[in-house]
Amino acid sequence: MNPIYIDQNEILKRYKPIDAHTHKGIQGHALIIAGSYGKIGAAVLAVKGCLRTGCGLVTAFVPKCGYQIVQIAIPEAMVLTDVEKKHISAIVFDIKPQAIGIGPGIGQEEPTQKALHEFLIANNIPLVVDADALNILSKNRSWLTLLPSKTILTPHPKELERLIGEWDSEEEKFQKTIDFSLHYDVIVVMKGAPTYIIDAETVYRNSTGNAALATAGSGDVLTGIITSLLAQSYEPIDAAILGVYLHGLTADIALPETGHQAFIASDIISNIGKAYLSLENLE
Ligand SMILES: NC(=O)C1=CN([C@@H]2O[C@H](COP(=O)(O)OP(=O)(O)OC[C@H]3O[C@@H](n4cnc5c(N)ncnc54)[C@H](O)[C@@H]3O)[C@@H](O)[C@H]2O)[C@@H](O)CC1
Ligand SMILES: Nc1ncnc2c1ncn2[C@@H]1O[C@H](COP(=O)(O)OP(=O)(O)O)[C@@H](O)[C@H]1O
Ligand SMILES: [Mg+2]
Repeated sequence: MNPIYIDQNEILKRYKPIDAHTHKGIQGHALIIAGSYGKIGAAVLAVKGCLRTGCGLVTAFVPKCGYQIVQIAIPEAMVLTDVEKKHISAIVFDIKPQAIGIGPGIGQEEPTQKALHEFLIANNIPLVVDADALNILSKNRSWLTLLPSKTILTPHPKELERLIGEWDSEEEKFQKTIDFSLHYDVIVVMKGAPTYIIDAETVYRNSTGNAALATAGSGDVLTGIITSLLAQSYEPIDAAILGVYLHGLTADIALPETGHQAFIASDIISNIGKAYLSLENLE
């Protein structure tokens, strides 16, 4: 397998510093489709992660019950709502985002499954698929062929198992994930300690992050970070690699202040700036 180790050198090959003359209109517009009753926090975390990673504009698509929550929690974000109160049932929007992140906290209600199916049939915008959107795809495997080429999937180990089936060894887990990536032409971010990124037969091993990330919502933030980079015109593989690296780096930077236990997903968001700055200082 021989993974490519993602260290500072590999990141600096991929990282694109901000152009002094850029503006929000060309910094990318991301759409985050997330949340359901009781899990609007997942949408808030993904949207904040997306904004902090440098996207020019971010729109949230949430069920109606999320409208005020997102508007108040994140004045910088724009909000579109579903017709349903508590869950997503029809994904309709009149914007043209450069990337879409879908799944955190959406649940698996029948109408949400149908909405995901219809969305996938119509969509050709670069995509990040996480959490319940992955679980819905695991239950409806034929829909996997609807994913645009090089869609980024971000399963944690349980979600990965639902997608590819059980494995008996690490070797088998990697082989099955490689086969899955080849078959559906997707990039798989195998979240864990450490996280691996699989793009067809190429395997990358991330070098940042620690157990402080074992906290609710840290994956939701990662979805926002990767979607943001995708919207900013990074190639999907570079968005996945840089996103995972920055996400882990926030926890390494915060550790001396928070320790492992007190670190929460919002601390990822508040340390994205320092993570970026540490890259700038290396150049
Ligand atoms: N504040 C919020 O609104 C939050 C919403 N969340 C959303 O809640 C929904 C359910 O997500 P969950 O991931 O909790 O539920 P899942 O049922 O998908 O995953 C939980 C199961 O996976 C196992 N698992 C998770 N990480 C693992 C690891 N690293 N190694 C081995 N096993 C592991 C757990 O032991 C458990 O059995 C998702 O849509 C998610 O986005 C969560 O992100 C938590 C925070
Ligand atoms: N012990 C650990 N060491 C390093 N990273 C971890 C550890 N535990 C969790 N993570 C990271 O935290 C994130 C958890 O994602 P996920 O399980 O989807 O969380 P949630 O759904 O609650 O947002 C992943 O990026 C994973 O790699
Ligand atoms: Mg998750």
